Amino acid sequence: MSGLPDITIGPLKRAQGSIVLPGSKSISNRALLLAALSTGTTTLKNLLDADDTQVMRNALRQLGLSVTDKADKVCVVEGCGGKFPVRDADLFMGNAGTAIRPLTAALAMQGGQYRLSGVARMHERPIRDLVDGLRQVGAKIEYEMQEGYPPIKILASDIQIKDVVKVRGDVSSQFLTALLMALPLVANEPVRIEVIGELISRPYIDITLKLMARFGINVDCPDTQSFLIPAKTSDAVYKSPGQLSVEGDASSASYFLALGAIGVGPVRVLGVGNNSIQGDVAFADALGLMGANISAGEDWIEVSGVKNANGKLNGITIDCTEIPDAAMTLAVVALFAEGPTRLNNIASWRIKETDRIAAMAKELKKVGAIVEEGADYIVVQAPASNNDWSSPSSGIDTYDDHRMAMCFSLAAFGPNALKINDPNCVAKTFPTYFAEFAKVVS
Ligand SMILES: O=C(O)C1=C[C@@H](OP(=O)(O)O)[C@@H](O)[C@H](O)C1
Ligand SMILES: C=C(OP(=O)(O)O)C(=O)O
Repeated sequence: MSGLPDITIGPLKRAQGSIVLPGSKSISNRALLLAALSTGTTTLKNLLDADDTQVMRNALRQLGLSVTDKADKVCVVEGCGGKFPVRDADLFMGNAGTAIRPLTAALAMQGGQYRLSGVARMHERPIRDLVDGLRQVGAKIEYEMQEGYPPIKILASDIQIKDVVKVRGDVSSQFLTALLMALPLVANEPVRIEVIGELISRPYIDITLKLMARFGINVDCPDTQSFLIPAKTSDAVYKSPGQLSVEGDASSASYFLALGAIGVGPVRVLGVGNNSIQGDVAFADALGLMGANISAGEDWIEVSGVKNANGKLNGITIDCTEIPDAAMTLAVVALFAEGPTRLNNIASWRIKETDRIAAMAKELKKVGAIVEEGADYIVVQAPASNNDWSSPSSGIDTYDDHRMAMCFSLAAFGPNALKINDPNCVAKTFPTYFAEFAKVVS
């Protein structure tokens, strides 16, 4: 992930302009997998071109699928009707949770032999709850190194569908997403997935259900913990919708919306708006609570300045379980707010690209913020005055976490220039981030 030099930004005063967002990572990877599993050809438009979606594309190609990148972010996938042509493969998943978890489940339904591994950090990100769910229907999965973590080996096995499959929902919603997409392939009878405990990151489940519906499978949710998968009526479970346009990425939008709030604005993001299926659009509401002016249309959102009488944003206390990714942006916006900002229910930050609570706390302190962290929360208080801001000569570390790099670009609106180390980690979801950022700031 290294290669690009560290960058120094700012101090910046103004943000103004508009940005066309790259495609949503969450929608892109779900659409690629569902297109691969369906019958027919799917033309995916505005597909995200980034590390996370490249590992998914490469894995599908290794599995024998035809996945063809065309000009203008169009990708054409020839579906395999549910059975991957290749029955034995060793797949590298980088650090893409949206690739390894759903693919593991789809591969466990195949009756072939597969190995899935990733970068070192991926081998510290849990997968046990998903493996436990898959074992309930007879999948044979072994851990190669540490119990509960990739790399994993899937062995050929007979899948025996059960009427209820249980999965924990409080570590990552991606385990439920993975089961939801894979179990229809083998559902000779209806299956109920029962979520044990709290279901975090719930809006991502809604993305999963909406995309499955586009590919012909409708899942009922009679209550918050139950998901009813219909019995399959033929071997061709998923059917290509022909074309599918990927919305702009709402998490990527958060950095630019934040710029509108801290840099006078207006800044407009194009590609997500009132019609979005992504939960992270609620980030704009959080900025509104902090005092920013928000307006939106079907597929755009705009933020300009602050409506508070003192011209400053105000700190807020907010439950972030539904916006785990965009919540990181709030932690840095807090540097420009009066009063503390408390982000609650963010325990999952600790098991993502890095321990994001620890990393965020450490780097915010480097610029002079007062920070308190707990197992599942963070409180950020801005430096009291310009003199209390600091500019660490060693720079802000990014921990190979794209969101750390993107979030901390906003801190260049403080009184000092800011060095960001290893900025190239943005390639995970937004390779052109710093070029787009430069277009709207001065
Ligand atoms: O399903 C998805 O597309 C995602 C779910 C979320 O993860 P968790 O469910 O692990 O919180 C989110 O953080 C991740 O970036 C994408
Ligand atoms: C948590 C994230 O990624 P992943 O899909 O790898 O879980 C993220 O993009 O913030």
